[in-house]
Amino acid sequence: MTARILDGKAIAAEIRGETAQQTADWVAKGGKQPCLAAVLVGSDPASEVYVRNKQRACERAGIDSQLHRLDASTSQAELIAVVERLNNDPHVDGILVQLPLPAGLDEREILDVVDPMKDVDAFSPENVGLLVQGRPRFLPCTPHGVVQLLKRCQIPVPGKHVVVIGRSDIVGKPMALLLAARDGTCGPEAANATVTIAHSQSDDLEGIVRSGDIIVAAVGRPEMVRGSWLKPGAVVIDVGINRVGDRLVGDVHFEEASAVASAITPVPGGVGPLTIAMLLQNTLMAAKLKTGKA
Ligand SMILES: Nc1nc(=O)c2c([nH]1)NC[C@@H]1CN(c3ccc(C(=O)N[C@@H](CCC(=O)O)C(=O)O)cc3)C=[N+]21
Repeated sequence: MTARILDGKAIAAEIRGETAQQTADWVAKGGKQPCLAAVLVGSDPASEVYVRNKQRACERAGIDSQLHRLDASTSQAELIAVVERLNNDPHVDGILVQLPLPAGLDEREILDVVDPMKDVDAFSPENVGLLVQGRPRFLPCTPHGVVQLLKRCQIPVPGKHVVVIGRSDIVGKPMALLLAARDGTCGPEAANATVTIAHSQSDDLEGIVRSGDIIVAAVGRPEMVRGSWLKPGAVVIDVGINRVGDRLVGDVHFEEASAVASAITPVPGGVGPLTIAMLLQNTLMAAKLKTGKA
């Protein structure tokens, strides 16, 4: 078998097109042009790439974007002051503090300062709480991108066993919630999956992965999931982006996995572009929420 490649890049372009249309409609009706403010502290090369991609995607969708670059030596208090200024700026609808922050800065404390109504990453305690309760304000970008990918590729999810590998606040935890949700949590359709959260401390990780109909790998270890770990015909969603030398690889060994799986996302060109597409959706939503017209 050779797996079908799930073209995240093409689906992201389709979603960005929809967002561009919705933004144009909103502005035509007298709505405020949405604006995303990104804060980049220091100059991590990967972060530079992602932030640049986000700015370009905003531009193309008719969303205004700002980049606030701060020196790597910025203090906690200075960074908090920048976020507070953006919280209070009526032109700014969405705020994104690019992670990871340089060593010495307390990420949690910074994210806690972001106004929950502008928190387009959905990292604030209020937005995480609303998601857990099944009444989300903003859906977290990467997990929502994965749900959209499965939906638009017509991969059946209800009743399936999904193994999420990784338990991060950004991907693993919210991914599991969205996939297990009944109707309403991420649109009218229920995901209704049976979800296992596996991680580095799981006994028999390989055996657990082999029991999955759908695998979502989000561990951050290059090519950790081998082809031999997969149930034949499994669907593989690779959230990992790892730089190995000058190559970009996922958390899944692509060559091996594509010989066993029925469908697989590539890296690059898989989940990454979807993360950005969903960020633009959230930014438009933030602009609408402000006027109570979402
Ligand atoms: N506050 C915050 N929110 C985030 O959503 C966030 C973050 N911080 N920090 C880093 C991670 C990572 N992330 C990606 C975004 C786009 C691609 C992307 O566009 N990837 C392309 C190109 C990758 C490349 O060429 O390097 C692809 O996979 O095809 C990847 C990864 C967002 N993140």
